Amino acid sequence: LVVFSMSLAGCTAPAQQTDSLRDFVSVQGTTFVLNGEPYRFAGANMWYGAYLGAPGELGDRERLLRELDLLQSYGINNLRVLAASESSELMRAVRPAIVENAEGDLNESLLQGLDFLLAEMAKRDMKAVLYLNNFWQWSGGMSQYVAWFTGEPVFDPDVTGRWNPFMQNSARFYRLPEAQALYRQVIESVLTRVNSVNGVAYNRDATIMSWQLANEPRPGSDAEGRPNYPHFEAWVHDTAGFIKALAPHQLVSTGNEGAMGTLGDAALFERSHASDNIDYLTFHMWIKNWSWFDVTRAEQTYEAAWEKARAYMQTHMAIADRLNKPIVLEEFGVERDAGVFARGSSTEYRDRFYGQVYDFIEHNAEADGPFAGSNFWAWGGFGKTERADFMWQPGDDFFGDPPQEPQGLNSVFSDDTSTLELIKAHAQRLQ
Ligand SMILES: O=C1NC[C@H](CO)[C@@H](O)[C@@H]1O
Repeated sequence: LVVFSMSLAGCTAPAQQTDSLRDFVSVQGTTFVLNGEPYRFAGANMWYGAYLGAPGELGDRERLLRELDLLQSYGINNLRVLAASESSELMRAVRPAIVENAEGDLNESLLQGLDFLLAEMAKRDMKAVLYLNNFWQWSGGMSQYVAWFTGEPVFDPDVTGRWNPFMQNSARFYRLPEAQALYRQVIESVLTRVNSVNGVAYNRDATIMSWQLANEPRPGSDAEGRPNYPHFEAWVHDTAGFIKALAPHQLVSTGNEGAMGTLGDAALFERSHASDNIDYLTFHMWIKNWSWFDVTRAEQTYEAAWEKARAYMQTHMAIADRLNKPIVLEEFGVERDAGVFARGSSTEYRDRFYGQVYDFIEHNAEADGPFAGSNFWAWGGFGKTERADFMWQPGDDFFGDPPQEPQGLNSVFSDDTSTLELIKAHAQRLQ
């Protein structure tokens, strides 16, 4: 298939793309297919990939190239990356942002960063999962859209400490027509962008496996979110349909956490992911965030935490089988021992957890189950900080931990060899 599409920017050289359709990841029942073969992957989260790829002072292309080579050497060949952030007064939102204002002006440097990242991933036969919004505050996200189109000040959970009202406020996004119009404008701009490095149109680039509606979109807070659910379900179906029309060769997923991301109700997760516009299921698993595991009481809490994790994975395997769709655990992680952030500190419980998750995935794969891959949260590579509070400030290195969390909380660094060897062995067994 030779696909040509003229660039809309004044008919410059046509965006050329010679990928055959086989180069795109597709879905057959509960299996991903790539180049005619089943595709299962050991991946990573690298939210900051476009930021690192940006030209000039903002990015660090030398670091990015070293990190992509290191990831490839460990068999990590699928990266989940932030593809839209919004300029915001939110205290812990990353700066600068891709969407600069309510008019939808886009930061060309950051988009050139995404261009560079995708072009370099293509050279390494890596696949990208790109999310186009965020339910949380660390990239502006849905709550910034709400502020833009209600005229209300941002509702900042890092100032108020009140998460339920923040989640309910973010969920207003689904029902604000002007917010949805800008969101779709951004989606169309990104999906039809022609990569400034290799001339490939994003929606014809086989490097991009999947477009994701958002990072961890939820209907609202567990306590008060149920009335929002119908709007959430309609938003999933309609937005995914909009994306599929723009990118018929690529997959669409939600970025949802699973039952814990649908008010704790697995039936709502199943219903909202039954849409034909959703090609595969995603789920996330946070044994610390969900208070299953306490790193300061690791020995006392780990076994029970693992049992809950195993049950959570089994629940979602059953849903994937019923919906006949592949499923990816696209976020899981745990802190370093004793909750220490510093590079070089021990990761005994992290390695134990990763090893047990990978073992579960491999057993499911051996039984031809729907568990098609995973992305650990998160790759921190060569990131370093001197900050006493470990909190990110503009101009600092990027870590796998976004700006709202201590830099080092969940990051797997370039010298976390025990963890990286675990991932490499898993990747090899998957192949
Ligand atoms: O998407 C996410 N899920 C959990 C991460 C770690 O707490 C968090 O940093 C991110 O917002």
